[in-house]
Amino acid sequence: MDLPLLFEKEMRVLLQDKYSDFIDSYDQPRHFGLRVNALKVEDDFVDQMAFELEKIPWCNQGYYYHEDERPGKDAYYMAGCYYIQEPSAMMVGTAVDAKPGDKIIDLCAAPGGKTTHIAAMMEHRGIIVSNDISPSRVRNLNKNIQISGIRNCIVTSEDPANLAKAWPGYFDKVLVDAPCSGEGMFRKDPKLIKSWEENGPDDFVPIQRSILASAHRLLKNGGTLTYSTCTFNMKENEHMIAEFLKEYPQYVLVELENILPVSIGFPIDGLDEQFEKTKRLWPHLQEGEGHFVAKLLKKDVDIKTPISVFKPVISVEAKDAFQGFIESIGYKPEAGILENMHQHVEKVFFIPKEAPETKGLRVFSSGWFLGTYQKKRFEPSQAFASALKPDQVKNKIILDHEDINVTRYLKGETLSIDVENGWYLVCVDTYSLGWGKVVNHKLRNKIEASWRWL
Ligand SMILES: C[S@@+](CC[C@H](N)C(=O)[O-])C[C@H]1O[C@@H](n2cnc3c(N)ncnc32)[C@H](O)[C@@H]1O
Repeated sequence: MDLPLLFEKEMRVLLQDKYSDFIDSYDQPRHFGLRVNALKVEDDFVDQMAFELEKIPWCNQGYYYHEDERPGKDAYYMAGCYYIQEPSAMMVGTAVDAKPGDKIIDLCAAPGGKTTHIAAMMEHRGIIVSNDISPSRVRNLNKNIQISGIRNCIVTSEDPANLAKAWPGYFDKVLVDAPCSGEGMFRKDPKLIKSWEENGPDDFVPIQRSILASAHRLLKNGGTLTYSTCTFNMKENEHMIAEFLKEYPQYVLVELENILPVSIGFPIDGLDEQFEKTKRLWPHLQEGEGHFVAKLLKKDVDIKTPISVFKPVISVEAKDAFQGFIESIGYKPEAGILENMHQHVEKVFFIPKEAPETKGLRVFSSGWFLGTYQKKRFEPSQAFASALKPDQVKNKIILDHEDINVTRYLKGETLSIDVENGWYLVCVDTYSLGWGKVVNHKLRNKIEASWRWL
């Protein structure tokens, strides 16, 4: 692989006698990974997969697969049973260590690898805000959140500084998976070499510094801030964290006991022991690309601004129409759903009770998008279907994974089905795929048009 001479020179200085092992790794094949989604599947799901999987050490739900396999072309992928993710990137979600009920913000989230990992640990409880400054990247982020069947996510496209103004001290956990020079991903995506030559580490340092300052404002006292990059140089990693610790002495690095076995960060003068708590993954030492992660605990008492919670409002007509729909399919909503429904123009959502007020912010989606209320009728959304389990619904059509009708459904075709008229949740085995409406034994395909297979 043709690497920039300046990059090679800097890596030689950084790695010294380990440099030749490092550079030889660029002639080795890269590794491929997928992470099973606990919101949709049970632990034994991997036994159902048609190809071999091998555990990734630093992520309980992570598996390597062989590069000849095509898991992205499988119906289980469309059912959100797993997310395809570079193996090293899974270390970050493990570091965040989300718990049900947490309030979490992922500031640089697109296309959603870490958000979907974190949300799976939250089991639909608490709130996760998933933000990315780029509106075009947020579109794909939202799709990945919906496919994964997540109900408790607010998707925004904002400068983190605006979020910090709106929600100071609100979050238990903040993740900054920072935009970076991407040195760790050259083997996975050689196009990044050209971007590195155009925008190197020095271009990213001020952006990272500014996002970290917002992260500090968003985090509550006693909360944790996780910072990660997919680059090797120390400016964007250890030096960035050392500078942050100097600016905000109320933080300490915390040990990441749940991430083993990986490498540790480089020492920093006067802070050596602390930096043993930061973690690195190297392509010549671990089976994955380059990554860095640091987790910091905020110890002091500072901002105490009360944050208003979101107050959902829905018209009686829209709510009645929704209730009529769920009765027709035999779905009994979990506690709290009917009490926290919200209508925005024709769109109907469930908003988790922990959700903060979002007025004045660029919000792409809030909570669980259930469907639309138009012309006195409720029409269910793809996101509603994705976050349901078949055993929660009476009206369902279960197709075997090998049934040709699965492919036909995913292509948007009409199927012949011998059931009564009405709406049905269409499933592959025990995983929901989307909606269909049966009229005279024909299933009108309601899978989201942009998700269809070509
Ligand atoms: C490393 S990628 C994030 C990957 C993502 N966390 C995942 O796991 O799929 C960095 C992201 O930061 C976004 N970004 C760049 N500048 C930003 C800023 N100032 N604030 C927030 N996000 C930013 C980019 O659009 C990009 O999507």
